[in-house]
Amino acid sequence: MLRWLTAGESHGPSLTAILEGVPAHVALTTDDLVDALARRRLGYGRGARMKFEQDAVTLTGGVRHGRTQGGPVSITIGNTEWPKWETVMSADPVDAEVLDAQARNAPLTRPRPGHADLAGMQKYDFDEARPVLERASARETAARVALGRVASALLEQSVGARLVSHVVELGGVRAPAGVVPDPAEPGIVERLDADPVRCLDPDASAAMVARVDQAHGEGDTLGGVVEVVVSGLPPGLGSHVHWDRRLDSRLAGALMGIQAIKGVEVGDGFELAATPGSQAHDEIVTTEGPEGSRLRRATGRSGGTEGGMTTGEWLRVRAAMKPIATVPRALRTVDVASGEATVAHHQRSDVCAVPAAGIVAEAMVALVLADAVLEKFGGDSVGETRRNAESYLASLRYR
Ligand SMILES: Cc1cc2nc3c(=O)[nH]c(=O)nc-3n(C[C@H](O)[C@H](O)[C@H](O)COP(=O)(O)O)c2cc1C
Ligand SMILES: C=C(O[C@@H]1CC(C(=O)O)=C[C@@H](OP(=O)(O)O)[C@H]1O)C(=O)O
Repeated sequence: MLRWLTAGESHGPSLTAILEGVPAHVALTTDDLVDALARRRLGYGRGARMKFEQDAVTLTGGVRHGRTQGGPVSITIGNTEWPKWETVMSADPVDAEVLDAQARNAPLTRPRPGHADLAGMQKYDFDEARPVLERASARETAARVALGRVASALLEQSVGARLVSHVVELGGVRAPAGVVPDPAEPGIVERLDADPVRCLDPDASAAMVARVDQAHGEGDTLGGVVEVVVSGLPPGLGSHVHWDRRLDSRLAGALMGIQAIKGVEVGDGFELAATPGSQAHDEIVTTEGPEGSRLRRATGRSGGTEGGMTTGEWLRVRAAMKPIATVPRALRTVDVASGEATVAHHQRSDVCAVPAAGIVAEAMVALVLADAVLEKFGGDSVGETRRNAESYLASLRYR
């Protein structure tokens, strides 16, 4: 079983991430984490902060000489902007006069609609939004992406699974239906990452970029939809026997746990609801190939799960992100200090973070799948996990 936790604030000294339950001998280096974190900073429409702030990654536990050791993997992601925030975000008490002299410490009493500000202030009894937004901020997703990179290494080295994500919709501009990247295609990740909005279709990508420019010009923000595709999974991860063991349920929970994600679809999801059964399901056929005859699916509408279990076909899940809450053309709110009607606080913000959300979604899917792989195959070393998976596949009654 895998367990994971993150800690740290948006403008704190660092984020901390821990992944417990990783078998020994998973090959992993600091560079792998650096590369994964760099991918999360990509994407047309992100704000100034992505340019000047750096993720300073350190592997602080669980890995020695490029291999996991079986203990919890711990990672810190230092924030290079910390010196500017040292006083405002100090863990220890600071004199009131020193704090008052800091413009950054001005109380945020005009909560933003769409962000955690007001509900968080009410729930945790704060008179301003700083203590809420610091943890609600999606800066925390850097920690998840680092953990997801450990999980994707485990997946690839145990069962040979590979993941990729892409943007299928941004600000209402949709990529053509049915254009799905092959996660195992050499260079596919680099090709997608090289696109300004991580979209496979060049025309849709250009229209998405134009949409971001338009929203920027209008002082507005955008959301969109990302899709994660996984190849190489064995059939039978997850289970039909109980609601909380269904893989769909675990994937949906993990994706909905990303800031600003408001909907999840497995496969063709909501579209299947409007499709007759004769055209909605993936028919079972026998195919002949180099490995002999195999039971395969003629289509991939289900997204690679049935009955809460993987079918062995590509897994395909989507997550819908609402528009960024900090709208430059600020929305109406109430100043909680005065009770007066006003507009929400705004300093800077992303116009759109959908491409980055795709990288975070990949990480969350990797963590859920790595957990499901360990649940099914166990193993204290990744070699043991791999042998157990191979033995299961070799002994499948129907293959
Ligand atoms: C990668 C990423 C970047 C984000 N950047 C911003 C941002 O710059 N400004 C903002 O107001 N919200 C941003 N958000 C969204 C907020 O974190 C989100 O609105 C907030 O958590 C409330 O969403 P919820 O209602 O789903 O919890 C971002 C989300 C993600 C996933
Ligand atoms: C720092 C990151 O994203 C931040 C997520 C975020 C939010 O409200 O979620 C708001 C912005 O920060 P700020 O309000 O300080 O400009 C983003 O830059 C990051 O992804 O590393």
